[in-house]
Formats: sequence, structure tokens, C-alpha cells
Amino acid sequence: MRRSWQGGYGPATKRGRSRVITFDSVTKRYPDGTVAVDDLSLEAPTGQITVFVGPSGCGKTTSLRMINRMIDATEGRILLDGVEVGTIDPPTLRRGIGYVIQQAGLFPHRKIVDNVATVPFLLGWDKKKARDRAMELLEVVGLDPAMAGRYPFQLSGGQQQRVGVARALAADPPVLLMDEPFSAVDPIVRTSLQDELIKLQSELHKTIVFVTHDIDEAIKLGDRVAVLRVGGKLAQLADPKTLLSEPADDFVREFLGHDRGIRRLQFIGSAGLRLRTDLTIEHEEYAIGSAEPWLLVVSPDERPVAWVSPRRPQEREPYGTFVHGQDSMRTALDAALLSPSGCAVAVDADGKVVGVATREAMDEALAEVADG
Ligand SMILES: Nc1ncnc2c1ncn2[C@@H]1O[C@H](COP(=O)(O)OP(=O)(O)OP(=O)(O)O)[C@@H](O)[C@H]1O
Repeated sequence: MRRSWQGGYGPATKRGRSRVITFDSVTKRYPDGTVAVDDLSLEAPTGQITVFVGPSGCGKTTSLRMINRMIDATEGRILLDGVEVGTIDPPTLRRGIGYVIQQAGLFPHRKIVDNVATVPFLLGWDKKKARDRAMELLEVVGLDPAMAGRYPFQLSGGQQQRVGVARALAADPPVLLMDEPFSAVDPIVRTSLQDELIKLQSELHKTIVFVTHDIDEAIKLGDRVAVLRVGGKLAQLADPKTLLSEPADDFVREFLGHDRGIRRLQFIGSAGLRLRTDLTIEHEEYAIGSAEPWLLVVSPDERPVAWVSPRRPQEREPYGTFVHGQDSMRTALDAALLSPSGCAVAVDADGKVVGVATREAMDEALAEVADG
């Protein structure tokens, strides 16, 4: 029996209405002969973020747009939950697929609330219901509801991107396609938009295909990362940890960049770091005469205060913390580098000191990472 595509209004399942997307030997050849995508086969699993990453011109956007039929494949098939997209008429197909692009692509003459309510309006929802939904979504993406009455030009780039995400979510589509959605904003805003996408996804479990040329963004956001090379060939498909530790070939290795080793640390937990508990003191004067090069002053409620050295106990030096067992080795290493002591302060989830990871402990752990 042939299954039918029910767009954004299919029956809810336990996991919501996410869909699996399958590329089955897909090729796109433009009329001028350019092969943008070459025999691409992969799966974007239900409820996960699959990232397409690669250098300019490697066919990322073309691949993405073939999913919602803004571009049709020349050969091969793309399936949504087993239904070939070529058999679904584009408006029906797109009802179940949210689409977010760079610089948001908002309608300049529509207020923010009406931009977000665009799809519900098109679907024939009554105005009040569509606007109520839009107001709800503005909150979901972290925008002040007071922005609802503004026009896009009255918003910052980052705020416009949030509106773009809210608009894509308006009809609660099971699939979201995101084409370089955060690349036009500054790095700080970009980081917060990425963090919010991760948070949103942990609640919504959409099937997301995300295009970027930024490998750090790919590694941060992707459950799976597809690295494409120019000519539209898949170079590697792997989870970020595997990608960093086992790049398939020189192209992928080079694309991952020289700090691949450091980035790998973000997937390695800090639970195995050996901690010392004998390096904390309640007052800097207790440092005098100690044989240790550095001691950590801790407040009565067990919070870190400062590093002191027995040679200059009056000089309080900065410290860096990591949550032991919860943060990654990368965060622990960063914490160590923030301080002249070279040691990282391990705290629990409440911020109380549980011990200190010395340089030796850090060396041991890093040696294990290098071996493994
Ligand atoms: N309409 C078109 N006609 C001919 N060639 C095209 C067309 N659109 C894209 N291409 C070519 O197809 C290839 C893939 O383009 P695509 O936009 O998918 O790449 P991309 O990886 O998204 O690039 P970027 O990161 O620069 O956006 C490129 O060589 C591009 O020049």
C-alpha cells in the first residue's frame, strides 16, 4: 500500500510528527551541464539535526532545496518517510516543511506578528488564532512580544533571524530546512542563536537539515554531519565525534582544520580527570610555608575565591572552573588555561568546589585522549 504524505497535519505519533528524509542516489545536473550534486545517498534521521557542510559550491543548497522541491533532482529519489517527494505536489509538500534562510527573508511591509503568521494565514486559520500562535512562537524563540508590532527593518539581524525561525515553526512542520540561517550575524549573536536552536530542538525533536560552510557550527549543531566536496560528492557522513577522530581522507582532514585535536576534546567527558582535594585553603595566609606552588582559597560556602602562591600570598590570581563529570575536557582545559596556576577548579552543579585538576592530572587525561 502506498503511504501518503500528510504534511504538517499528519497524525501525531509518540515522537511528534518528525519524518525521516532519504536521499537515494540523487544527482542534480543544471541545464548548463554543472553537476551540483553527484549520486548522493544518505539518510537524515527522524528528530535529529543533519548538517550539510563543505566548501562554497559543493552543492549544499541544491541538496537542501531538492527536499522541498524548489529544485527537482535529475536522477535518483528523495523520500520523506518512504514517500517520494517528486510525487507530492509542492504546496502540500511544503506545508510540512519549514524553511529558514540567511537574512531571514522576512516580508518588509508586514509587521513581525504577521510575518510569523504567514503560513497559518495561508492555511486559512482565522486571524486571531494565527496571531495568537505567532505571539506564542515569538516567545519560544526568545523575542520580546513587544516586538510583534514592529516591522523587520526595526529589528537587529539576530532578532530578524529569530523571527525567521518562528515563522518556519508556525504550522508546526515535522521537517525544518535551514540554509545558513545564522551566517549573517555577528559571532556572539550567532552563538546564542545556535544555543537556542539546540534547546528548541531538545523540546521539539524536528527532523532538521541544516546547511553551513562553517565546520564549527556543523560540529556544534549536528547529530550527524555530511561533508560534501565540490562536485557534490559525499566525502563523509558521521557523528561529530567520529568525524573529528576518524576523518575519512585528506580532504575531510583539511576541511576540519588544524585544531581538530582540541575540538575533539569537547566530546570527551571530564569525569575521568583525577582531582586533588588537598589544595584548598580557607584563607590566603594559610598558604605561607606550603610546599605547593599554588593553593586555592575557598569561601565558607565552598565557592572558589582565588589562587594564591605561597611566595606572594597577598596576590589573588584568577581561576577557571568546570563542572566535574558534566563539562567536557575542552572546558576543563580552558579552565586551566584561564589561570596562571595552570590548574582547573572542579565544581559541582551548584558551583561548590569538589577538587582541583592539576597540570599533571590534565597531562594524564590528554595523553589518554591522544592514545585513544
Ligand atoms: N541555476 C544554476 N545553474 C547552473 N549552475 C548552478 C545553478 N545553481 C547552482 N549552480 C552551481 O551548482 C554548484 C552547487 O551550488 P550550490 O549553491 O548548491 O552550492 P553551495 O554548496 O550551497 O555553495 P555556497 O556555500 O557558496 O552557497 C555550484 O557550482 C553552482 O555554481
